[in-house]
Amino acid sequence: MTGAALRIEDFAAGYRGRDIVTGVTMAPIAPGTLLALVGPNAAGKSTLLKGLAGLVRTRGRLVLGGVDLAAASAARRAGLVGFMPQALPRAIRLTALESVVGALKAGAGLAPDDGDGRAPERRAAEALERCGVLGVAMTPLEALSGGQRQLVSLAQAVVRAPRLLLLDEPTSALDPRHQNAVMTLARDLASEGRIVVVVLHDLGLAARFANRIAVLRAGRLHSEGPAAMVLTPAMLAEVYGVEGRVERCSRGTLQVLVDGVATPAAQASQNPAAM
Ligand SMILES: Nc1ncnc2c1ncn2[C@@H]1O[C@H](COP(=O)(O)OP(=O)(O)OP(=O)(O)O)[C@@H](O)[C@H]1O
Repeated sequence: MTGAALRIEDFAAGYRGRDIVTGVTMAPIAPGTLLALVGPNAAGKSTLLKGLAGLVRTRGRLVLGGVDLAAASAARRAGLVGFMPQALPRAIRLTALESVVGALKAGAGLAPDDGDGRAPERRAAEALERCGVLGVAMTPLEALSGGQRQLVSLAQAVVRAPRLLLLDEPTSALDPRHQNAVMTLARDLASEGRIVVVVLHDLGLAARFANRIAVLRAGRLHSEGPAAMVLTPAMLAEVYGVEGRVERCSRGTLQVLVDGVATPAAQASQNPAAM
């Protein structure tokens, strides 16, 4: 499966001549992986995700299963990569179903499973059902709640069954049950052989669902690996500036508990390079 992996090497992404994220190199990401991208506000998570989606200026190597995404046309990329933005614009005069059909048609003929004979409306309805919002299929987007809009946005990203799925804070507007449902769906989509990269602020959700966690700090990759390796009190102090504990709950999953703001001395001792 390594041939189908996503390779990110010395990757940079930014806006109008200014790099926000630089020098990101990760171990190859195999199909089946759910990677959580975490880090403080303004660390560059969304910018990195947009760079992976080809939506902002990038430099460096970005290869998916032998396809050089960095050099691929927008049309080729659209067939391979699905992107769910942080916020879906409200003022779109479409129903939820129409918006997902629109997302499907925008990539028509590009996705590997296109032309399977099913009508676009049926595929869109299936995507809405998978995301738990089939019930609002005929509702205009502007009449949906924030959480419902987020789930419709997720349906727009998954409807073409892309090999690489990039989700920017897909749980930020959701209650705990729906957070759980979306993360379970993300994990299922990964287990079907896709690569799913999810930006999250909730480190507990990342620990529960992701196979790997990548931590971004000030536009650089701070650390990357399995939750038990990455989520440590030292990382919490260095990256987030908080004093915290990482404990295993009775069900075996990791819990991140924040006790307060780290003292400057505690932060500095964790991060001599910053002195
Ligand atoms: N369109 C843009 N043009 C110029 N700079 C931008 C643009 N979008 C974001 N930035 C800057 O890039 C930096 C990183 O922003 P980004 O949204 O990638 O961070 P983030 O880690 O996703 O943050 P958050 O957790 O707050 O959503 C910020 O300093 C931000 O001001």
